[in-house]
Amino acid sequence: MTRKLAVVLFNLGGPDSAAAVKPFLFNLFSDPAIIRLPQPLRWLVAKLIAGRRTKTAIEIYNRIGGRSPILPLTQDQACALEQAIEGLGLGVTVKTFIAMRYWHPRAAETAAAVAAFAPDDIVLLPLYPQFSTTTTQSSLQEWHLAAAKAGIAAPTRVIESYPTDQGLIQAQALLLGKALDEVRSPVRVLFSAHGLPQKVIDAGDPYQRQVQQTAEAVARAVSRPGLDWVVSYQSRVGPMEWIKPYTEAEIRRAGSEGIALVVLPIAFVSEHSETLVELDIEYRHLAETCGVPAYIRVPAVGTEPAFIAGLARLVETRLATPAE
Ligand SMILES: C=CC1=C(C)c2cc3[nH]c(cc4nc(cc5[nH]c(cc1n2)c(C)c5CCC(=O)O)C(CCC(=O)O)=C4C)c(C)c3C=C
Ligand SMILES: [Fe+2]
Ligand SMILES: [Fe+2]
Repeated sequence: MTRKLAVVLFNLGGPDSAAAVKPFLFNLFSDPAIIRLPQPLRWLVAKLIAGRRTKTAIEIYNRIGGRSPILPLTQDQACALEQAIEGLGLGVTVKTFIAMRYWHPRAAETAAAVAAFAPDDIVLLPLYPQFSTTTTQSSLQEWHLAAAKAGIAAPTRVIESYPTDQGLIQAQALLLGKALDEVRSPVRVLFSAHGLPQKVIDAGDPYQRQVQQTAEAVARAVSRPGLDWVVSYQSRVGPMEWIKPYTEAEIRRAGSEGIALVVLPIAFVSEHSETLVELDIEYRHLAETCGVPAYIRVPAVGTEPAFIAGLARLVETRLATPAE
């Protein structure tokens, strides 16, 4: 009998209806990795912030058909990865699974499905190339609890981060190159990543450093001498100070300098509200109003063959090393 391999992909998840927005937000803001307060204070604060944010968030999702596309797009990635791993001829039966952190399928549902598959080996693969305590660590912690509850005892290997993975970099550089070919005027590349509160970075989170590493690798791989590029941070929520520069500020700066922008989502591997609404509608509108001569958005890597092949190689390499 061939060995059975389960590869579990992790992402944030997103609401699949208007009714799902509030509970999705509640799940997000009651995560101790996001709101670092003891219970029952965290529960109370989560109720309050989720309640306040629901109207805005419903409006955001209404602009893209009332729901997040993150699950169907992650399912496409899971299918493509399964085929890519099969193509490596590892002599295993592979099945990919998805566990979302804040909306379905949640870790508990996925752990039950993985237990039913009865794998001999498990590889955990967060769809966050850059490690953050707020994303990767939060998802992995939830998984380990859910897996224990589901009675999963198979050897489990974790791919914690892959900010300079060759496949990721190749895919992002390919898409960036295509976008750069479309612009004539002086241009700057904005590598836009989801932001984090500054205090999360000050507490030692490696996310910002790893985002910088990805940006440097893509800028090198696209091989345009003298390329003007900068990393900026989007999606700030709440009144706290977040890591800078903010993407809005960089758009205003480009407007005042008369420089076109090519915007590449450097920390998202699929499309969702942060790319389709924030980058494509809100920031595009800002760019138009502040005189940016051209605004081109590079798609997220999605199922780009180089990206998926890179993920398959990461799984293969990790399988060849001992489980924790
Ligand atoms: C690199 C990825 C992400 C990090 C880091 C991250 C941190 C983070 N996010 C919030 C609050 C919200 N995020 C929301 C949506 C959202 N966030 C990410 C990724 C990261 N978040 C994704 C992929 C999405 C999109 C979900 C989808 O549409 O499918 C939202 C909801 C939308 C909105 O109301 O704007 C909130 C809220 C915090 C507070 C945080 C770090 C502390
Ligand atoms: Fe977020
Ligand atoms: Fe946002």
